[in-house]
Amino acid sequence: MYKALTIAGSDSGGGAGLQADLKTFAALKVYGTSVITSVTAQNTRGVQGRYDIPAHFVAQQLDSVLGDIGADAVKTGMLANAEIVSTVATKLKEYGINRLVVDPVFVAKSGHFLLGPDAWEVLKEELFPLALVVTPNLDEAEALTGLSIQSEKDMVEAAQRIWDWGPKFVVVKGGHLAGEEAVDILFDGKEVLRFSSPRLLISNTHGTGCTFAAAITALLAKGWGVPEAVGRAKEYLRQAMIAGRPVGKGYGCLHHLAPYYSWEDD
Ligand SMILES: Nc1ncnc2c1ncn2[C@@H]1O[C@H](COP(=O)(O)OP(=O)(O)OP(=O)(O)O)[C@@H](O)[C@H]1O
Ligand SMILES: Cc1ncc(CO)c(N)n1
Repeated sequence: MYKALTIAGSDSGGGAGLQADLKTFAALKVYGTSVITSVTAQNTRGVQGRYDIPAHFVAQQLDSVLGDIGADAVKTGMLANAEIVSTVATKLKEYGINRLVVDPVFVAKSGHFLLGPDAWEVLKEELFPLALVVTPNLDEAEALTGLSIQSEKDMVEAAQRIWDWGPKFVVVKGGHLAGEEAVDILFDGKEVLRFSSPRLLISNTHGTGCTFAAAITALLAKGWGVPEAVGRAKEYLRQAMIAGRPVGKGYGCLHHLAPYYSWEDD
């Protein structure tokens, strides 16, 4: 059985964070484990509060999971603060994790900070060099590089700059760019690959970023290469968005089940 670990925050609303990750792992038939960095009081409309887990207890959870169950791939999401980022980097190095997907979650869709700017440098310096894939959205890519990203050309430039901090692959997600297609750029230090799908005009989009990175992680755990995992994760997300539901009064949720059994066998 393939195993994937998510190191992330809890979304009480069930749409993003570690709940999205575990649902995605299950739908792709990968055994999921979770290390919680922060508990958010959150729903489809926003983040009402948060309670960060002390870094030493994040470390203890990591020892429990990695010292016993292990993981074929690991994903990080909301890491809450600089101390947790640093602790996670130390532990992942200690356990020799090499299929690591870092989703640099800075801000929730509602605008609430999930990782303060004081921690961004630590993320770049300590976690990015360990990553196989880093998956910033446009805002995160802008915050990391200081570039203003208005086009696919700018996305490529941002990907190249982020690659210099040490990850083997960078995916810059273009979900927030205008246009008829949703385009993501993958850069491996040499080649640029472009992944495109028709832009869906729907509002059931809570947790798209988490789900995309979780699907990449699950597919890497199963042995797919990075470009294949990114392409298939995008298709997973497209189907989950189409099947999404208007849960709550804000951004609705994705639907993780039914369609995938036909194309993802054990
Ligand atoms: N309207 C859309 N139609 C189709 N695909 C989309 C749409 N919006 C985003 N995507 C795709 O979803 C994935 C996540 O991209 P996005 O830029 O939304 O990430 P994110 O901003 O991290 O997510 P979140 O908004 O949940 O934080 C990417 O593959 C992107 O291309
Ligand atoms: C806990 C958590 N992680 C990540 C996101 C990003 O969407 C969110 N809204 N909440």
